Amino acid sequence: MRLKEENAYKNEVEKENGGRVRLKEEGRCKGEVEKESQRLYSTMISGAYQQKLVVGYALTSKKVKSFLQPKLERLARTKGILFVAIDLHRPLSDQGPFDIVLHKLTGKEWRLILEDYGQRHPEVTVLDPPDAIQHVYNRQSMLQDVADLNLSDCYGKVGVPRQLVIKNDPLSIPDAVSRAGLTLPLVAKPLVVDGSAKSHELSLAYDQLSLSRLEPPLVLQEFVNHGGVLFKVFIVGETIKVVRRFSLPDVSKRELLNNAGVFQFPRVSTAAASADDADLDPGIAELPPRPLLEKLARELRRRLGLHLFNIDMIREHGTRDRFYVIDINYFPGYGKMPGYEHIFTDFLLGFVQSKQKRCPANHS
Ligand SMILES: O=P(O)(O)O[C@H]1[C@H](O)[C@@H](OP(=O)(O)O)[C@H](OP(=O)(O)O)[C@@H](OP(=O)(O)O)[C@H]1O
Ligand SMILES: Nc1ncnc2c1ncn2[C@@H]1O[C@H](COP(=O)(O)OP(=O)(O)O)[C@@H](O)[C@H]1O
Ligand SMILES: [Mg+2]
Ligand SMILES: [Mg+2]
Repeated sequence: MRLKEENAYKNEVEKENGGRVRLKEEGRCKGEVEKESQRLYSTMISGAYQQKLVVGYALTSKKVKSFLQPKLERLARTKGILFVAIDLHRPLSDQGPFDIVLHKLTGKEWRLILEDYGQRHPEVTVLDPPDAIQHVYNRQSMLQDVADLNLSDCYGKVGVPRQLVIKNDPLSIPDAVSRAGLTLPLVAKPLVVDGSAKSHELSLAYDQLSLSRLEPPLVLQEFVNHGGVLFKVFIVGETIKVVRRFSLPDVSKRELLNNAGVFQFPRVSTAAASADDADLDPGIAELPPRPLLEKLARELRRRLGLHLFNIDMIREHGTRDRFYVIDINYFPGYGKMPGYEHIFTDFLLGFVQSKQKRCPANHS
């Protein structure tokens, strides 16, 4: 072979060999990349990928439907949060391990289970402590902290309507009401909220005598005219979101004079559509001032020892800054809170960060 031909041949061979080597390398990489993505995919599917938080939940089926919407579960999965249903027929300690337990079930048995679990597993965050929840299941104690707080600043004043608790003997009610100096009309509310429809059967009493027809135990609360609009203040940890809902219309003096009796009313605040888009009088629709809500929420979070609750708040009609809290609900209907999936997932992730701060060694 002549030199020229020899060199050309060598080049050809090198080119071909180099190509083969490259192809071989590319082949290996491609295979490896495929294998790696397969591994990542399966770990993602199995939920092990980036999983930061396992949240066990014990909620009624109604609550699961309203709260655990696909958009929440989907977003949570991408952020490494996995929701796992707690099996009430098996010991809680055999399940999990959980980082957080989210719950809203009534009954003494569940409370005892949770208290025991909380003591045995101090590493698990129970949202929220059963005794703190119990406190807001009673319509007398739920508003006590608002009354004690007696919030009043340049943004407004927040109080609770005057109220009276009747434990028994309906015949004593008219007398008790006049002794307490309560002004009619009165809202009668079952004393204990236990998730049942009955505990939300409220009535409006126009005259004193008819009050003896009510069934104690109950709370009698002065009705405050508020222009038919209520503010639902949702609290998720440090986040606050306010929405407007339609409420009971005002009761005029004339109406009060011309009416007698006790009238049951439906669950207005949940039944009615949101009042956010309605064409309302601005003096009625204006949301309570943000700084006032922040102060109120911060104080109540601390005093009640709760992270997840809502406040039903009204503005006295004809005033700009006189507010009343009429109801506090544990773990309310967050599903209707705009952007709740983002707020909730961020809130849950906050517990990972605070755990990491407390025990950095476990998370390095
Ligand atoms: O007491 P009020 O002021 O009516 O507040 C209710 C209760 O928190 C309900 O929860 P529960 O039935 O567990 O007591 C809740 O229902 P969900 O079960 O749907 O969350 C309602 O949510 P909305 O229906 O979304 O308003 C919420 O508005
Ligand atoms: N003191 C009050 N003054 C005016 N309206 C009230 C008062 N208390 C309750 N209401 C009306 O009744 C509705 C239900 O009362 P609430 O205390 O919130 O009970 P529930 O726990 O069943 O929601 C409120 O959303 C509001 O429309
Ligand atoms: Mg309410
Ligand atoms: Mg309520």
